[in-house]
Amino acid sequence: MAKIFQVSARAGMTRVVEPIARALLRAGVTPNAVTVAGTVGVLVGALGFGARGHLVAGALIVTVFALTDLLDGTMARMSGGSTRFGAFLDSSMDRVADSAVFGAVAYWLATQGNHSGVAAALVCLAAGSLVSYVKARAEGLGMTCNVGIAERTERLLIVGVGGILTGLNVKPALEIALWLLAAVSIFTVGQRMAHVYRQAQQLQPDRQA
Ligand SMILES: CCCCCCCC/C=C\CCCCCCCC(=O)OC[C@H](COP(=O)(O)O[C@@H]1[C@H](O)[C@H](OP(=O)(O)O)[C@@H](O)[C@H](O)[C@H]1O)OC(=O)CCCCCCC/C=C\CCCCCCCC
Ligand SMILES: Nc1ccn([C@@H]2O[C@H](COP(=O)(O)O)[C@@H](O)[C@H]2O)c(=O)n1
Ligand SMILES: [Mg+2]
Ligand SMILES: [Mg+2]
Repeated sequence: MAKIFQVSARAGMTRVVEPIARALLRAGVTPNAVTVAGTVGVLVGALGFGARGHLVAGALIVTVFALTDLLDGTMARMSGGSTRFGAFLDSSMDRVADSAVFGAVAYWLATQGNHSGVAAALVCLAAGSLVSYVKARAEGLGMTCNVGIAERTERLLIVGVGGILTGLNVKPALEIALWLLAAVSIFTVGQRMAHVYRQAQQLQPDRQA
């Protein structure tokens, strides 16, 4: 279900992204520059706006710059192929951006004295990082791990909707969204662990787990 959403959302975005990618390449902009600039934009949105309580502005700025994550890969493919460093940079910058988003949310909730919300944001930060780490480690060991109900896009959407609703005065929305996200992120870690376990068993069936 999550995969179907991602694939169809991505297909829809492609028509918008490709002309922008072509124009940027013509202007001499590199995919790696877009990767870094997108991350800086997310940092500004999250830390400069979200952490100070400008939740709607923060979420909108983060959304615009998070979407540039679709642009860098498209540019790389258009300009003759992806690079190993580009793939490494893209994934590493995703972690920086996600940390800023959940760090900003935790900081703002702390300023509001919402300790339950802070705890939820920290669980989301840790579990979200673990979701990505498990995949990176599996891929490093030659396996695949493209599974799970709460991949990055879903995680950002959930915190974004919560942030915007709270910014629009639906006060408990962000805290509820964060606890929901904490649960689905932990579940996703389990899904990925199980997926890797099954692959490892198939690759080395005679070895002890
Ligand atoms: C107080 C401040 C609050 C701030 C809240 C933040 C708000 C953010 C709100 C919404 C943001 C939604 C935008 C989401 C854009 C995400 C783009 C994205 O991630 O694209 C990349 C994704 C996957 O590409 P990769 O395979 O290159 O990425 C991998 C991924 O990161 C893996 O992560 P993992 O799942 O493992 O954790 C890493 O492991 C791997 O390293 C990495 O390479 O691309 C896609 O396939 C999905 C494309 C979907 C496009 C999303 C379209 C969304 C549509 C509309 C967004 C606008 C919504 C507006 C409403 C906002 C409501 C809040
Ligand atoms: N600076 C970059 C960024 C990305 N890539 C390649 O694109 C893949 C990700 O594609 P997205 O559309 O999701 O951004 C990534 O794995 C790399 O192969 C790149 O080469 N340089
Ligand atoms: Mg990208
Ligand atoms: Mg990225």
